Amino acid sequence: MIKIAVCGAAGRMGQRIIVAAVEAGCTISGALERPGHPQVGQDAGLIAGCGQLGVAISDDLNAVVEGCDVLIDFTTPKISLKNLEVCGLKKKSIVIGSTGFTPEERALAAELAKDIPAVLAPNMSVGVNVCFKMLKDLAKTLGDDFDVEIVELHHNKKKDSPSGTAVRMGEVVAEALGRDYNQVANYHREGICGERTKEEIGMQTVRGGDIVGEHTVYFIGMGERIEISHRAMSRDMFSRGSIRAAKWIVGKQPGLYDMQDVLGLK
Ligand SMILES: NC(=O)c1ccc[n+]([C@@H]2O[C@H](COP(=O)([O-])OP(=O)(O)OC[C@H]3O[C@@H](n4cnc5c(N)ncnc54)[C@H](O)[C@@H]3O)[C@@H](O)[C@H]2O)c1
Ligand SMILES: O=C(O)C1=N[C@H](C(=O)O)CCC1
Repeated sequence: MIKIAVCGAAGRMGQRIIVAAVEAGCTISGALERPGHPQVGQDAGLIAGCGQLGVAISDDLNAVVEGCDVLIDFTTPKISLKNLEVCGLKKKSIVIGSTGFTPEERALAAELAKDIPAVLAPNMSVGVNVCFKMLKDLAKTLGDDFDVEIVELHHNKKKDSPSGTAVRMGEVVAEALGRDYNQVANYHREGICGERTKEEIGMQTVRGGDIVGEHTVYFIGMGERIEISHRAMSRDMFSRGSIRAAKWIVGKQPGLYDMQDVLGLK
């Protein structure tokens, strides 16, 4: 059985990943938190609510990576890049669910993953990854006659905007339509901003309460509209997806993979 370590172990996702790993019969070899976090030293299973595991939450990145086969990391891009570097040095696999990467940070992640197998995916749910595939087909079929707008809703503690999933949805649609996402994504409309251009992909963000995560892509034509929506009811399919990715990535050739690879959707 693979040995899994979890980075961000006391966070919303980290706790659910520990529970999912235990439910899947995996061994939790380590749990990592930021130095100074109040739960460093406490039992990772007790913090996650799945009973004592005998694994104390640590702030020692090197020691935790040393003891695992694969590190699952749901934190922030900067921490994930550091984790990739350390996993690279110790030749360990890594699964990264953090979102909010800039294009430069993504390029750096691809560079750092040249020597180790790594999964980097903004959304680990099966449903969202099937939506990515549907969006590609739909955009290709509808072509340029439909305006594309994306709306995402998340809880009030989310730090990045737009969500990594919304960005990926925009990228998938832009690529299918032969457009450069970075040129056509429109995150701001304010004042007399002019008519909508044909090419732009509008992106709207809602934040509030405890919304786990909702995404809708609108294809809006003259006299008709298609909406592709995904609503997450809990974080558990993200955490189960990360365990599936962890089991899949160990032993793969070095390189940067995504959830489409894990699920065989490419
Ligand atoms: N890919 C997916 O399927 C998916 C699903 C949900 C959330 N996310 C992303 O995962 C990330 C985390 O989300 P969350 O809701 O769990 O956030 P969170 O703030 O609840 O958890 C992040 C945890 O990381 C810890 N942390 C910070 N610095 C650290 C360090 N140096 N070393 C170790 N731990 C450190 C924090 O203390 C915190 O406990 C976000 O980027 C979010 O967008 C991705
Ligand atoms: O809660 C979050 O934060 C989420 N982040 C991911 C994103 O940015 O797409 C996935 C959904 C939940």
